[in-house]
Amino acid sequence: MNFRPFAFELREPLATAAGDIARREGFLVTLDGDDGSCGVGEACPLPGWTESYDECRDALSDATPAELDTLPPAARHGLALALLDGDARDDGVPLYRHLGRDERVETVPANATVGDASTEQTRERVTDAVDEGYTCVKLKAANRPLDEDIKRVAAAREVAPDIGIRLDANGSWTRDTANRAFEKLAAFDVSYVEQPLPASDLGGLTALPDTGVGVALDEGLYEHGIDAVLDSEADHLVLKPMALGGPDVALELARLARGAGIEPVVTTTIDGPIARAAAVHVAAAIPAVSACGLATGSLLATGDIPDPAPVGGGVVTVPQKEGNTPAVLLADYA
Ligand SMILES: O=C(O)CCC(=O)c1ccccc1C(=O)O
Ligand SMILES: [Mg+2]
Repeated sequence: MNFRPFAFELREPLATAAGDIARREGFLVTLDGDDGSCGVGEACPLPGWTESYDECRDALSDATPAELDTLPPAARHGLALALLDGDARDDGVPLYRHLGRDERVETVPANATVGDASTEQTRERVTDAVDEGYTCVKLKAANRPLDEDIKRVAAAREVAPDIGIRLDANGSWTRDTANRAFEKLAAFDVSYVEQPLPASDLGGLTALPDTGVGVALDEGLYEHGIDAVLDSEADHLVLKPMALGGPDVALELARLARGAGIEPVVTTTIDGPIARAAAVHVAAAIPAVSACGLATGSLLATGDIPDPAPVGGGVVTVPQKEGNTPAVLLADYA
């Protein structure tokens, strides 16, 4: 196994209630099998969600495939993806077929990642998203006073009467603020709020008013594990393959969630093109998956790297070549 570093700047930092994300750096993991098989993976740690960059590098330094399950999440993602990519190439099928989907899937639906912005900018960004064909947008919330967030949502609904609107509070509302938010958001037909309460406060979800606004869990999964999430009030579960330790882990959790009546939503941690492509394969392996947070490629300044899973008309094109992504990408990776 070999690995080498890469880094991409975000075109514009993604502001969240838990801090800004301005740069993504990680490691490209390559395997060269003795029998000529090969595979490529990406480890893109995001402290707060995964191990640190240094921990990831140290873990990859002495990792072998036999120790896969002892690795921290981003490192495990890198090696697991390289192994899966190699296997799928050996089988001559795209990764999502190798992951078990038994029919061709051309596209998966995506939400536009609108982020946190002023009311005016939110209005413009949501207008653009609708023009680009998105039928679902995700706004970051809880980075401002609730009244401002409500105005932003009202502006989004005004310019986009028919689309799905999701919010992500990244665990930053108190129970009281979340209560008031759920009362007010109902008027704008918000589909769900992602992580309205701190990750630790799973119990608080039962106390939220039933106003028709749904609840998605994201950070809570890492704090409490899948069994507690399956027993919780959540109706959606956000799955980030990088933070969960690999595409295989994310798909397994998606199947468990579906089985328990909780809709899986696959997103990235603003990963590089190879890991984002893998997340698209995970989403494609889930029948009739709902809109996923996979339109994150354009947030990164990736220069001349061709996009392996382009977005258009509100959907992501699923790569159909053998394995995860075409080999041509690798040479370009920073
Ligand atoms: O889901 C999306 O649209 C984009 C992904 C996203 O919001 C995100 C990106 C990096 C780290 C955390 C998160 C999050 O969902 O909280
Ligand atoms: Mg989230």
